[in-house]
Amino acid sequence: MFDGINSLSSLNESNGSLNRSYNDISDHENGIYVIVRSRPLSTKENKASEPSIVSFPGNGRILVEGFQTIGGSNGPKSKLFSFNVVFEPAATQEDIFQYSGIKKLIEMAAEGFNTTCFCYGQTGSGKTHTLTGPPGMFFNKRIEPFSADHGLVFRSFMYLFRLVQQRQDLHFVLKASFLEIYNEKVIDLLNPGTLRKPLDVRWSRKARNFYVDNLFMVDCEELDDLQAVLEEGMKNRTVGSHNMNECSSRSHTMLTVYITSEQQISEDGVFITKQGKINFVDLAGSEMTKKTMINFVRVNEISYFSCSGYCIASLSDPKKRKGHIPYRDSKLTKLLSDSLAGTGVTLMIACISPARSNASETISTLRYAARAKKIKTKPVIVMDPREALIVSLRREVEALQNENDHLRKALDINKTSSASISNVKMPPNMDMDRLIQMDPKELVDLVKHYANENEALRRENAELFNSRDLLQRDHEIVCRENERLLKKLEDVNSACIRSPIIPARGQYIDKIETSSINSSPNTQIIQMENDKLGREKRDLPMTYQREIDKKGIGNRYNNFVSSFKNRRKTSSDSCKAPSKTTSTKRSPEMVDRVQSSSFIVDGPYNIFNDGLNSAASTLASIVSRQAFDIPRTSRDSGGGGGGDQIGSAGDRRSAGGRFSLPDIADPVDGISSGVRARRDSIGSGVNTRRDGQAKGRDPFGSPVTPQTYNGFRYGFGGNTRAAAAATAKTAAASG
Ligand SMILES: Nc1ncnc2c1ncn2[C@@H]1O[C@H](COP(=O)(O)OP(=O)(O)OP(=O)(O)O)[C@@H](O)[C@H]1O
Repeated sequence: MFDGINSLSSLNESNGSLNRSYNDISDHENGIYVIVRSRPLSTKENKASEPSIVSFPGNGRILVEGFQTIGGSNGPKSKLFSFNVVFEPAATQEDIFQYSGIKKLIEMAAEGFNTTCFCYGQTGSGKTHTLTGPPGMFFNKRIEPFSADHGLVFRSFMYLFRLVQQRQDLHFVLKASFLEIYNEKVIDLLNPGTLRKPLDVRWSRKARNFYVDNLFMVDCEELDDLQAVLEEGMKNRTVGSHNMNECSSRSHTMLTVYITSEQQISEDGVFITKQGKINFVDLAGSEMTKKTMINFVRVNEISYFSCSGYCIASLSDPKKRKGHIPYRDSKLTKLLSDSLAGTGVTLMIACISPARSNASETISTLRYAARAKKIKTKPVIVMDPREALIVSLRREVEALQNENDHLRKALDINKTSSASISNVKMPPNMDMDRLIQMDPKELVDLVKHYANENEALRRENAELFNSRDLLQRDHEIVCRENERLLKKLEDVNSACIRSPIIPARGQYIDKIETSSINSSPNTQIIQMENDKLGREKRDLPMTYQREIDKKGIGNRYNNFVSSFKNRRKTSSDSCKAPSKTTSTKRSPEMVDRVQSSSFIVDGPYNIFNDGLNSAASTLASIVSRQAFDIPRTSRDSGGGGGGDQIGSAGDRRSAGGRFSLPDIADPVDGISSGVRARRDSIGSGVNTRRDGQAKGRDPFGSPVTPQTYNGFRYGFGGNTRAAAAATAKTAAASG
């Protein structure tokens, strides 16, 4: 029995070299994440004593050895490929689930990303085996719930449900659909009807995406709903038989789980809804026609797939990428367009056969996979545009409030420093007669003393003027920003009032209405900001002015100040604060700052791209921080995104020869640390779920009661709503 943790540590020791090219699947800018799985030699190939031509040097590399053909002519030359992870023939289904990156993909789907896992490879290379399990699994009357044969799809369902359960702060709604594309016709596998009437693929202007019209979607409140969808679809899909695969899928199939999560972001009833999904795509074989002796119709099927191949070729070539990408040439590529080049996250599993007779197909699959690895995507969280706007405005308001806080604190500090003026020793009132009588040396000392005092006061006064001007200017910028944001919030609020979905935020409207009765726009905004912060209203410049007037500094040292100001204007140092008279107007520099800040803030609204929004608000806060000299905080560290369980350090090679991971860290997280327990429990098997009498352990190693698993119902092929609905629909269609 495989122990995940121990095996991984032995993997680490068994190969000393490192491959730094390994990237986390969540590392967005790295595009498609490509792994390779080699199946073992089949019984037929073993009987024919076919040699294996693939070897696994480790570090995520795979070598296809060159050979001479039987006639003595040169066959393909040796080729070395490198991928994110390579799974060797001995890798189990659980290994694929644990180390392929699929777990991260599911987590991202739950966060609101469009994600896709697709299997590519020649016929009989193990695509269906990897995704759903060995052939016939779903035709059996009894399916072992914890069978070691279960493929990625079922294991992902379990993981997803566990995830959904853990996130108590979010409300999840899950739906699923299952379709196949056969001869360029889209068939609903949950509602195929007797005539298998094809459905249309249309463009949604709102979602800016392709979708299948009238596709049957099943609400999946429980795990067995998803299981029923899988079973139903697998039973209805088109299969054929040829000399390379007894049970060959003749179509592309696409099982999609739509994950809608709703989160309350404020106490005044504002909810944010994110819509993620995960597509499991089992592509039809990429085999050569002569080899499989398939008939003319099947040649057509292949030409359709080559369309998506052409798409991948175009996308992976930076020059071609700028031009037209032929998504529209194929229904499959239309439906996968967001995953291949848009806003989604994609995991590609390239399946290969190690047999010599399949060498050229294996090389072509690996070449294709290597090209796919070059495709870059920019995933974004899918959100309602209005909600995205609210979130970004809230972020900005928060940032401005922080800045206001900072400025107020800065003002307090300056107030203290202005208070220190009163401590300055003023020269005593001198008696002129005494001055005449004074010793010249004494007089020199006295003049020196006065000169020093004057110098100190001049410096202090200049500093005071300087900070007052700076604060006035900063305050004005913040007020204007607040004004602009409040206006936007007001717009959003009025949009929300009209929306039947989002409740309007009455508080803001009330505040705006009451304060607008008796105040000018500027003081109204300052008042609102102060109210929000629970602080008293203050006229900052006046405080300083009064302080200065009280001390009479302005009068006594006017000359010094003006000469200081003149020097300041001409000097090239950083003291660029506008003079008192210009501070009510915007200096060119200030206009620049405000304009650049509003450009950054305004930009992303049209895109409603959360990633860009956060980048924009980070930039905006950096711009204003530069203006205000606000210290950098952890909010700005940006990027991040939790690491994949696969991790990023150290090279690992399977001691048992099951897989090689280029640069893999310890996958020991809360979930994967249960690998052994899970493996044992999967292997140990549970009698049956159907009769509700079974006892056993769940795939995470915990004991389960017959009808519950981690709180949700867990049955197989039972009388679920999904199956019932699908069956009813099918009956209706055929009836
Ligand atoms: N990793 C594996 N371990 C054991 N058997 C495997 C493995 N991969 C594939 N097989 C077996 O090889 C046969 C062909 O696999 P599968 O049907 O998954 O191929 P496929 O790529 O989906 O083919 P097609 O494109 O024709 O549908 C099946 O009997 C399957 O059980």
